[in-house]
Amino acid sequence: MSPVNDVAVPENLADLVIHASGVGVRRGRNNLLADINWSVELDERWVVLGPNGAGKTTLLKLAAAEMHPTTGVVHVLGERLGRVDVFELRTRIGFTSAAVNNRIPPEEKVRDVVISAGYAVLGRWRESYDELDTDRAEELLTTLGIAHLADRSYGTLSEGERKRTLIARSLMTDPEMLLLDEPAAGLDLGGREDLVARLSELALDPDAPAMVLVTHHVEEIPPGFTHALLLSEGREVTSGLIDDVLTSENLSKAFGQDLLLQRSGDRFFARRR
Ligand SMILES: Nc1ncnc2c1ncn2[C@@H]1O[C@H](COP(=O)(O)OP(=O)(O)OP(=O)(O)O)[C@@H](O)[C@H]1O
Repeated sequence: MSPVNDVAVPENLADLVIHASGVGVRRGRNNLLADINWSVELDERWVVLGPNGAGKTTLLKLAAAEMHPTTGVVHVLGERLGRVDVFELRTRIGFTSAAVNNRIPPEEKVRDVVISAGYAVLGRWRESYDELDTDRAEELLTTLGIAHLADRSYGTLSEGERKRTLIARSLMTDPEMLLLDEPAAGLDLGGREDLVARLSELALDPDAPAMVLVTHHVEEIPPGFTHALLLSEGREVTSGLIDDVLTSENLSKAFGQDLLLQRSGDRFFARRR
């Protein structure tokens, strides 16, 4: 580490997609996050896990350059938040969340939901797109298993189909980092399993961008994810390699209950003891 303007900046900053040092977010009297030190490297796939209100979405908003820390320093894709044009930075980040879902016009065609990401708009605004863009959108729709829905309007899709459309959209710009906020929320068992399988394929693809996935449920962790950060009440419980972090003891600490974590193959399951 070398200090720059009293801030410790790691020497390998160029290899880090996220670097948070001493980060806190405060709203009124509430500490949404406190003392967060966290780094994500280019080839890592992180799951951020914790109970309701732990600060997961707040952390993801920092990573998405949609919020600034109150204290500490956040670097995203090598740029320091507060000293960078966030609109430009956001074009390098794929981000899916319930908020993005709510902004999509229901009459929008699925193909256009995906393709319009390249133009940073919601709602198709051009009569024609480049052939390259059209091809890329078709490829992503196929990867996510929704090519047959390309001409359907977004409002007619099931929850699972919408989630997959949003992931395809967030990959359209070939982002350097993919942020997924509770992608499996609201899905039935089949929908969840299908999404977990698609995300696992992405996670195992060496050409895919760095990924950070927020969830409450260990069952939703796709095989291929490499690291985990456990949060509770705005603070880190523990973080590191997924096999070291995901233990009954750590999970019990994060969720404030006596939990038993079990593995079956490359999946995780948890229940109260
Ligand atoms: N603008 C705000 N003012 C005050 N408190 C806030 C504000 N935004 C969020 N909070 C609180 O901060 C805490 C962390 O919120 P956050 O959405 O990051 O948690 P989370 O871990 O994503 O929760 P969930 O799993 O329920 O989605 C919550 O207690 C929330 O009520």
